[in-house]
Amino acid sequence: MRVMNTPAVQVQNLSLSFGSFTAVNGLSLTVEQGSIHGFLGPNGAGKSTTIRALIGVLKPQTGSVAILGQDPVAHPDVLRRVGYVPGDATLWDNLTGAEVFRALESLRKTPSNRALENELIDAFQLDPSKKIREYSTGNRRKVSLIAALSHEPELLIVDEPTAGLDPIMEQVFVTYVRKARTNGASVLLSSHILSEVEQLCDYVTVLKEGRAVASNEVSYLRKISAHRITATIPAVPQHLAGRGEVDFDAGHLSITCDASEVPDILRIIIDAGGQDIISTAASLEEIFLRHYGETVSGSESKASQ
Ligand SMILES: Nc1ncnc2c1ncn2[C@@H]1O[C@H](COP(=O)(O)OP(=O)(O)OP(=O)(O)O)[C@@H](O)[C@H]1O
Repeated sequence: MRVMNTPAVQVQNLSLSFGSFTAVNGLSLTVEQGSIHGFLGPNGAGKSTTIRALIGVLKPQTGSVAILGQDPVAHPDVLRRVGYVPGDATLWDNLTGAEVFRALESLRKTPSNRALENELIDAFQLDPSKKIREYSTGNRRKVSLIAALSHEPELLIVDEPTAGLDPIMEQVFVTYVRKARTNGASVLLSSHILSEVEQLCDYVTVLKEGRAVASNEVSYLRKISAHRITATIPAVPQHLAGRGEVDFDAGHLSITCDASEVPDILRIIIDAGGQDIISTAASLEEIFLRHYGETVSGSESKASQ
């Protein structure tokens, strides 16, 4: 039964260590019911470790974890209401896709919506009669996604869901996550893909070295989006000298700037004889970390509590 106003995910002061190495260090995170929350961070930041605590595989060493209002270690039954897509799904090689759906359904003890399952199989263009070992990485991912979505979970936890999917299949994923949310599901989505997070998420938390270093509404991303411009050039152009976020080394110039500054800076570089000019949108983590620095501070930021 769903208790209104209970967060879908509530992590409080969570720490998890492996030997002397602390992978998650005092993390707090709240995913409100009905929201899609992006979980970002550089490799090794502790996202998957946190997610493993959410599904009850790791027990918090300090702090607490609750999903749908319950401790997943003390009350593992709550996991029947959760759809989980691991980053590194290991499925049974000798089973077909269709057999994996039935096996997971029986392990979970929650019936799948077969009509939705078939709709997802069609939408993801998966041949369920093939054995897992015959599938490509992307097709194995589709099996995990279909299995997680088709029992209509109240909470969907997805770790790098579209890794290995082509852009069309990525859009299928986006469509069905939106539908799940429209039907009341909450979602925690670990992703490195800016477009995916921008399209789907209401809120984003950035993790670094096991801590939440930034947390804010995704609409805020658009205001602070950053670009990186690189070029080969004999010297730093006079108009750019003295500004922050300019690196120059042996003729290679690198500048991080606001998206609105890109045209002016490109003109300055071209006028100064720059070549091999490349302008790219900074990654989400770079955007957030650039904006917030290493810690969450200032009135605009809202650290997850
Ligand atoms: N079972 C384990 N034993 C020892 N160290 C571990 C274990 N699991 C994770 N770690 C370490 O904890 C840190 C966080 O790993 P985690 O997989 O949570 O990062 P992540 O944010 O999901 O990274 P990525 O984006 O690369 O998937 C890493 O340094 C990793 O090597």
